[in-house]
Amino acid sequence: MLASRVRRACSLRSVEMLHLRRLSTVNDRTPPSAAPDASSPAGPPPVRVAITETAGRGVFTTRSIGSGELIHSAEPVVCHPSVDDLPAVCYSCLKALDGSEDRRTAAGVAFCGERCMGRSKGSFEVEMGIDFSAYHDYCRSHGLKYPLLVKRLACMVLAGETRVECLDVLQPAYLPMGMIVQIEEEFALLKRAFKAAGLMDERIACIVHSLRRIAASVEAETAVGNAVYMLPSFYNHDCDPNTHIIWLESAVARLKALREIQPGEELRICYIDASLGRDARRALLYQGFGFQCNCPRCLSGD
Ligand SMILES: C[S@@+](CC[C@H](N)C(=O)[O-])C[C@H]1O[C@@H](n2cnc3c(N)ncnc32)[C@H](O)[C@@H]1O
Repeated sequence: MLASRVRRACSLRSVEMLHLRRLSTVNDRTPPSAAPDASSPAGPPPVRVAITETAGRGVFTTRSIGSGELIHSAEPVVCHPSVDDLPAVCYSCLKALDGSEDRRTAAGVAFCGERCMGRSKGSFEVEMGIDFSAYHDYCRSHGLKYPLLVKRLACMVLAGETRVECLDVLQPAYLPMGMIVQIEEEFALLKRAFKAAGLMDERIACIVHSLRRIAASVEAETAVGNAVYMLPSFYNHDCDPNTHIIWLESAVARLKALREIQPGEELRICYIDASLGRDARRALLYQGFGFQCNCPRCLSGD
């Protein structure tokens, strides 16, 4: 019972961790780590993070943006395929593997090519040295995905690919007690897997503790995988958003303008289904994310 409660809460808590859907209408085959594609804006994104009047930090434009414009894209800090999608998805970039690419397989998972295999080599080797089968089973049976991200990030830290503090800036101000209890249960399982591999030391305890912050959110629906991003995590919600976030074939997120946006305007995305009625939207945002939406649409009673 607790698991499902937490899972629901997690599923809507934040955009820090985003659930990646494949958009079948778009066909972008550019690998995420390749040079920017023609549609990627060059240079730094035309945005800044600043304090809003009502919703903590937010993302603001630094220039006018045209309707439909790609504002910026974002590589995930960490991503992981859904357990059920292994090995139909690249283990590194989450690109769906349809057989036409330069696929590489190893230890029951697949990579879309040499490049992806090479860039996750270190963390993959750490991961393959540990038996995570009980952990995967637990995640599968409970429909959980964020623990997989925690596992991946822990392996990246152990491999020296990233630092344990890399997500500190995303620390949520508040985690409900039910969620904390659930997180402890799952982390006990994760710690056991590391311990069985002879890796349970102070460092692992510290990593696992520190990675609680990403347990604050995940969408637990059928998807190719999940990811945590840095800049997109600062986008606030609006029930009538001016920006949306899309994924094409990999874990690279693209933030696009839904209309003309003036310089200095706050960019907001919609965390939920904006077509829902006001009461349903507000209930979802409160139960899932823990905030009372104060966007203009809600305040107008629409
Ligand atoms: C993904 S974070 C966005 C960045 C966040 N404002 C910060 O300072 O880190 C989501 C959190 O921002 C706040 N927030 C976002 N949209 C909001 C809204 N429409 N009304 C009130 N609070 C909002 C809530 O506290 C929510 O949990």
